[in-house]
Amino acid sequence: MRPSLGVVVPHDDPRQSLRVRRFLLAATVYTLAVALMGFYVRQGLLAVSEWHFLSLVVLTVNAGLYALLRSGRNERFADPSLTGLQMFMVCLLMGVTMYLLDGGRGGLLLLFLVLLMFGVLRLNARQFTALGGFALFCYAVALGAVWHQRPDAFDAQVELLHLAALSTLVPCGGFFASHVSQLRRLLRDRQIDLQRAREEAHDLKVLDPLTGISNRSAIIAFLDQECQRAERLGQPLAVIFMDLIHFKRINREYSHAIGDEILREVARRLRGCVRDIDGLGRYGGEEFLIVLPDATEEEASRVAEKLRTSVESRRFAPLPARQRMRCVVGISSYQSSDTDIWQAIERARIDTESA
Ligand SMILES: Nc1nc2c(ncn2[C@@H]2O[C@H](COP(=O)(O)OP(=O)(O)OP(=O)(O)O)[C@@H](O)[C@H]2O)c(=O)[nH]1
Repeated sequence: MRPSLGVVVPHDDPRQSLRVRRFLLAATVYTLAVALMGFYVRQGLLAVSEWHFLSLVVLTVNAGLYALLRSGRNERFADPSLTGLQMFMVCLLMGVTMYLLDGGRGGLLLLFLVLLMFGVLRLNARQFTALGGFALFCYAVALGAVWHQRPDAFDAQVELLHLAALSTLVPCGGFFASHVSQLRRLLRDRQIDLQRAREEAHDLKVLDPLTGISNRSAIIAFLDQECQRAERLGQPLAVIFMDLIHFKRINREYSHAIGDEILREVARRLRGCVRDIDGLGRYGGEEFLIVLPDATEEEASRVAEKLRTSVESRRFAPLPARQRMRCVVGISSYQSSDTDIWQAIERARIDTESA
């Protein structure tokens, strides 16, 4: 059986998955570095026992980082991607390796730059500069130690050139890190804007702009979905139709703007009378449709009475105290013999005419 990558990389959390993938990429560079050190051994620039020691340290560090990532303990760190920690370990390891080598440090330095590039992608300019400073420090300490303890393994001219080159590259890396972190911020802001725009587009599609409750197509879609559920689970489903009476007169006598205000207040009051699982929508101009899942006709008549009272018994602020709103409510329940949802709506509407 072929081993699946899913065992190595988690798939249940996309962020953890990305972190582990990034870690595996860095681990590959580490493996290449260890292989390259084998070449140094062949060239007589590194002792076999030192190579074994370095390989063991690399393996232990990477196993520890992988265990942190896979156990989820990395989430407890301020930077759960562990980039800073990984780069810190790289600097230390590089310092030790440079110290142990008897020459040819320039080759490993190139590989080290590849690992620094991970920092460019993940760190901001300040963090990268701190890291670069630490790398320079480790490198300089290693060179100083070689110069002091094994002067025969130290070519001052070449080593100083390498140190100067690394010192020049660190600020350049800091510049790129700053640029990349700005791009990351920009991308994150764009993502937030996009998400907001998506939510607004969704609201525009399903909400009535005046009252903020479901619009006609959304409440019908809700009814359709609830009919199917009721059918499947053998549960009752009730529909209430509400029509405000003489609304045309309200508009005419008090203005269209006040009519709008009344519609908004009616929607607010109706919302306060129904459960979270119920559907409430504006069916037409001054008509509302309420869908009550898992409710019998008897329960629906109690709710309908509550809805009617909420509209008729309290005055509406923009209207004079003597002017009360009136409404009619009709009830129906979904029957399995109904060929479509419109039959239930129609029965509730006809019921308003007999009210
Ligand atoms: N202010 C306002 N009025 C609206 C809106 N939508 C529809 N209307 C008005 O609602 C009124 C509905 O008229 P009708 O269907 O005759 O209803 P009614 O006057 O209540 O008559 P009955 O229902 O028969 O009592 C019309 O005057 C529409 O202009 C709206 O969004 N805002």
